[in-house]
Amino acid sequence: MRSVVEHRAAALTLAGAPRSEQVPAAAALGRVLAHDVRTLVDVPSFTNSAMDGYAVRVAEAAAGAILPVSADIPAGVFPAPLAPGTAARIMTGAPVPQGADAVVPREVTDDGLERVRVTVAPAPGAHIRLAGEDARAGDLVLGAGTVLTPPRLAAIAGAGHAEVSVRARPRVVVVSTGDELRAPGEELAPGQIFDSNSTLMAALVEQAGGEVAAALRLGDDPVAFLAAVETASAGCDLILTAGGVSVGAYDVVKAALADAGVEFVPVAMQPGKPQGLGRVGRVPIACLPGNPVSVAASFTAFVEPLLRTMLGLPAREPEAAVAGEGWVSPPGREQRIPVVIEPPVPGGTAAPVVRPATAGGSRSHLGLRLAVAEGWAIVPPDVQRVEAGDSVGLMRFLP
Ligand SMILES: Nc1nc2c(c(=O)[nH]1)N[C@H]1C(S)=C(S)[C@@H](COP(=O)(O)OP(=O)(O)OC[C@H]3O[C@@H](n4cnc5c(N)ncnc54)[C@H](O)[C@@H]3O)O[C@H]1N2
Ligand code: MOO
Repeated sequence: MRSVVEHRAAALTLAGAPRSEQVPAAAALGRVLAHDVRTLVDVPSFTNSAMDGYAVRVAEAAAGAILPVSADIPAGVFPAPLAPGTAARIMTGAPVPQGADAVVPREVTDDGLERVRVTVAPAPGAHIRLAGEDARAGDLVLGAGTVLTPPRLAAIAGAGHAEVSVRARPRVVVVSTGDELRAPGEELAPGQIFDSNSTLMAALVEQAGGEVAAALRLGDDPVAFLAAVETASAGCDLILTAGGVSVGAYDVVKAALADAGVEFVPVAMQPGKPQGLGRVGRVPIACLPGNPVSVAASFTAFVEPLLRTMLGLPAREPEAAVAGEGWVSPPGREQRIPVVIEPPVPGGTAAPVVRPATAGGSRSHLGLRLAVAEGWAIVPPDVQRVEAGDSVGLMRFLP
């Protein structure tokens, strides 16, 4: 059997170099920067007031000083130099006039319009925000490979960029297989089930930064399967299938692709043992086993790292966790068991404590119960029993 590490490495060899595209910065939430972003201007681009108040010369603004108000400076205008011996009424964000070296907040004045009385003398530089204090024109704001969050998008906008170059999202065709599948909302005949894997795969793809180019629900006819997959995958970056890869008489994915150069191998993982990898034409394909928990586990182990590689991102690594109770693990296979994660207790371990989300281990068909889980505990192949207090790996579900 192939190890999880070996199968992941095989999956990553399918990734081509990341592509990039230009998008409006406002539409780039969650995208990955393809190039460094530098600021086009000093930020702030001019020295300005941090308070509503009066721009003054410190030497002229002792406590009790009364100064004529020589100007009124709202935000958005550029003022004349401050006349000697005067104050200028100034608003937050407005440019500080040349000559002024402090701003006196209106709360420590008499708020006068013609002349103003200073009640507390300002320190030099008080309430003045200097040009370039945040960043200098040409400074690096964000590096290539950064995932764009709201504050980072705002930094790009603040640096003057309307558009940004991001890595293209891998276009993925997701394919559920099985004659027994019906779309949710349809009537079920005896022996039929609702197709949940299509929804699962599409959502996992989007969460990992990909884009669903097409979602197909196909039956167990290998010829029709291959024709539909070839048509839908033209111009795509990845095909993802679920089901039809084990040793059943009607395992359509295997029947259609095993002779076409796709490699079907048992992987030492539970759930998620039967796996396929290869290409249909030029398009990489990952064939996952059909049980819903197996789909989710296989996606995290193999497909998410592949999509991240296509996006030029490193794979996520598991964190250390502690088992809150004991459970059994299959011999010779890395276990990925859905777990709930307990909030840290004061005085407890620094590592998160995890417990199986479902009684009876990671039985791979319990797809609805997977919904209560928050992550995967990862148990190495040589461990057959996890005891309470043991260390385990934890791969959190993405939020
Ligand atoms: N004799 C053996 N039988 C099986 C073995 C084995 O080694 N020897 N391996 C088992 C393991 S482990 C797994 S995992 C499954 C994998 O089977 P397939 O990938 O061929 O998947 P299917 O048979 O098509 O389906 C499995 C299961 O999942 C349900 N399913 C399938 N698609 C969907 C969907 N879109 N939405 C919801 N549920 C779905 C399907 O009805 C089956 O119950 O093979 C074992 N058998
Ligand atoms: O490998 Mo299967 O995915 O155990 O259920």
